[in-house]
Amino acid sequence: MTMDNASSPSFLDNILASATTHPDAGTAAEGTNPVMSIALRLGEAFCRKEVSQADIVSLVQKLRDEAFLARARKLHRYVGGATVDATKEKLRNVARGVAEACENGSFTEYQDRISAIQFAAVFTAHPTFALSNPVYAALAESASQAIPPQEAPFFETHRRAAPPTLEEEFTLAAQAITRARDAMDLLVAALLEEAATRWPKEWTSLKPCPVIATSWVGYDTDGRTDIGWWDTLRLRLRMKLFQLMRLESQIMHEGVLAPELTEKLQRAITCVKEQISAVPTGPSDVQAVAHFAKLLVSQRDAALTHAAELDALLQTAINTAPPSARIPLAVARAGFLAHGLGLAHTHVRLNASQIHNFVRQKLNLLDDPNNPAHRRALLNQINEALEAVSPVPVDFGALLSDPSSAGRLMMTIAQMVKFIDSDTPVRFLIAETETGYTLLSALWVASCFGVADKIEISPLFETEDALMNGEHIVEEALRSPTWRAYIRRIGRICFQFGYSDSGRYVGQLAATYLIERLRLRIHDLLVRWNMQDITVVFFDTHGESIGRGAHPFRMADRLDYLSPPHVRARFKTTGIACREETAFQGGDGYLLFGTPELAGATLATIAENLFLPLRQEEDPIYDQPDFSADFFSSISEGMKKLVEDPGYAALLGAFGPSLIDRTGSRPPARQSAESATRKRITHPGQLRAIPNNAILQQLGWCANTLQGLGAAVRRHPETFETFRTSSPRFHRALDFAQHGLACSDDKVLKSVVCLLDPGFWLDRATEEQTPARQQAFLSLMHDLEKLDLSAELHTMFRRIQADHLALRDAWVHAPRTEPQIRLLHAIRIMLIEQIWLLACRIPFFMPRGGFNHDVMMQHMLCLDIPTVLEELAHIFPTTTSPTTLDFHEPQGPREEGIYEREHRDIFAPMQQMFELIREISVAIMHNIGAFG
Ligand SMILES: C=C(OP(=O)(O)O)C(=O)O
Repeated sequence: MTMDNASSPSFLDNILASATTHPDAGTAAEGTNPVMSIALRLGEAFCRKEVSQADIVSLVQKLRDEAFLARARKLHRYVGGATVDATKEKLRNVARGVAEACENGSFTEYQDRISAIQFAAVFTAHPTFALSNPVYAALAESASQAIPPQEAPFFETHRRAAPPTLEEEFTLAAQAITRARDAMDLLVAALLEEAATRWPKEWTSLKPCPVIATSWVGYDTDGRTDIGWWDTLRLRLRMKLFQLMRLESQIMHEGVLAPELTEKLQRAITCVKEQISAVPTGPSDVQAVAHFAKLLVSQRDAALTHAAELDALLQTAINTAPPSARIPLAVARAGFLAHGLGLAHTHVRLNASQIHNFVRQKLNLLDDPNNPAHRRALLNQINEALEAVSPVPVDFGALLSDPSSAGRLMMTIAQMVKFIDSDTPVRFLIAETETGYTLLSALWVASCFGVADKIEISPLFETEDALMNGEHIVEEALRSPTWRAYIRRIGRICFQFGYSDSGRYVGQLAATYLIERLRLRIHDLLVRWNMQDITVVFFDTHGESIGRGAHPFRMADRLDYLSPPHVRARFKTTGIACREETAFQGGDGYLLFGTPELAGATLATIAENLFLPLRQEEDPIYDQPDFSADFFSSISEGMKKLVEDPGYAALLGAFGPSLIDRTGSRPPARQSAESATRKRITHPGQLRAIPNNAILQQLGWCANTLQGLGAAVRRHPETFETFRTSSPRFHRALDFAQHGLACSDDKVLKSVVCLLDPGFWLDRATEEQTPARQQAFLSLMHDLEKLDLSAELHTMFRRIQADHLALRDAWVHAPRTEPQIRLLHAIRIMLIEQIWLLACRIPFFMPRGGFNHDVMMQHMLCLDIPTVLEELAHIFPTTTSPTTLDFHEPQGPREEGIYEREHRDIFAPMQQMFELIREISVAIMHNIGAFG
């Protein structure tokens, strides 16, 4: 770490030096935890006024800006450098490679190779919008330079002023998707240019679409109730508008005269704009809904519902265009047809339980699908229902009257298909799928509303049960002739894997193994059912624990991690076509498309992965399946035990949630009646994965990447070492642990556990000479006794520490925490201490509502400072402005700002320290490279 402390007081210099030069000095057992020791020394200096709050602020900003620069450099390297020329060169190589691989220069073979969708970049609005938009932009700009800058642009804060709304998320997603589409156009242009030189007569018929963009922003309703059908339709219409306008501007840009085409396009654009402005703002204004319906119905043809309607006109435009405009026009057509009437394809999502509720109510199937004893009977019943189902008409009246989420979502899709885009299939993702019954039920609901052949029903395998038994779930569905007929009709079978939940319950490394195993089992199942002619779609949402974009070091490794060469080779051998999809989640994920340069570099890496010959990776790990099974199940056992450990929930639920800002419009917990009334977390399942992971990162321990690894390594120390160096697949998985270790520090975690331990404060009281401070320490001890987390936290910590010890024993050169991360944690621990000490200075007050001293201290200990300060502002007001009215008596004294001292000396510094605590969180995020 380079740290110029010229402007800092010398005391600070010493402390910083101790953090950076002796990162591992002292051991927790000796009672000299170096993190706590830095925090305490800083705290003492602060109390003696040797270090001011302003010093701490500038130190944090400095560490934050250094982390920002390091993150920019990392992003730059992640995509393999980011210059437009290099990207174009890579794409030209890819196109040449594809052409050269065609036997006897066959045009048909070239056409076949580039005309199927092989990859989708899925843009989701997962709440990882941790930075303010200008900071994200600056980060992307810095990473896009040929040589990333040495100096960070200055921002007072890197935090957002407020969490983004769905609307803002949509705007950010649309911008990222537009850059992604531009990059896809570069790939298509390279493919067409190559074809034009080799097949000058035939090339104009080509419509390459190897890579597409997909979005679920505004359509993902799993565990959230705040997105109404009107929002979904409004945003879907806007995606249509962007797509039409994109084509229009591409045609205009070439200056081509195609009056019929442009007239059709402009008419459609006018209609869609009118439709967007008529979208109701909710269900209550029925007149507005009826008016919207009228526009959709009456403008159906003029607004276009089939992208292919423009194909012939586009072909004429290409044929008659001047030579320089032909390739750009052909590129525009390819992008337009590949995406249909939307800037991106559409993924909707809801939860399995929502489908079950709908079917239970409509078909009177009362048994619990999660109970295996009822499964067979339910499967028989749903199969019978599938044979008998006939579609009912859907109108907005039906949509208005349906109380169920599944019914409303399926009807919303029916309206999209009728009035927005009739051809592009909509992916229907079902979270927490654990039985084939869920898939058959979804098919029944879709058939009921007449959209079965327009949607691609996809289970999301994310629970432990689903990861272990996924193939049984698939087979339960495949046994149904109706399901098989449906799959054959649409020609695809789709699966989603969600690391988000799988990783945090079974451990990230175990999840990657289970997911790969499931991919292979699905392959075998399709062969067994003689379905080799069906395309398999594998979509990974990628909510890994240290960033939500799979591999932490390189985009190229991310793609191999997503789809291991071994699995690809197996599919290739049997000739089963496979489409990969990968998510770019929210703010952090969009960074890979943050500038044209980054988008181009990202896409070039994807193109190379798709088209360059599959490397025949010799990977010994596959020769020892028993090792893998045992190794990864040890990890999973370790992680499962931790998840059930009450100390783990205590850790996640103490002050962790207060360390992070809300980073998206999606609520931090799945919405349900129970979650609305719950106070503190009693099980990790009560949080969603992103805040769960973000809290762990901020507490200095990436538990769901690391837990259980020690036990697994201890069982196989030699094999571990052999595969670590000889197996590319194993190495790629261990890269996660490598990164997790570089961002985790048992001493930081131990310090957190100490802070919440009454004994720690008692010890300090015992050593303290100043009566006031001694009193404060004692009262913190009493308040922490009431919080009652300490015993469980210590037990949990021992579990983590023991596993970690085993890991260090066997993996001698395992990375250690970066000193700057440790320093940031230490500063934050010191700030927490200062806030708590300030809390002890708050004068006695009469309870207000349910808010009394005890309640205040419980909030303080959980660092819920905004709530406390809001209450205190009422209890200790400063704003009583003296009145000048005449009260018809001699004037008495007017009290002005009686609580000014409390505000100046306690509340204001407390507020500033709290803001600083969250700024430190951003600095830690920059070091990790991600939120959650
Ligand atoms: C499925 C995922 O996310 P979530 O369920 O949190 O939306 C994931 O990120 O893999």
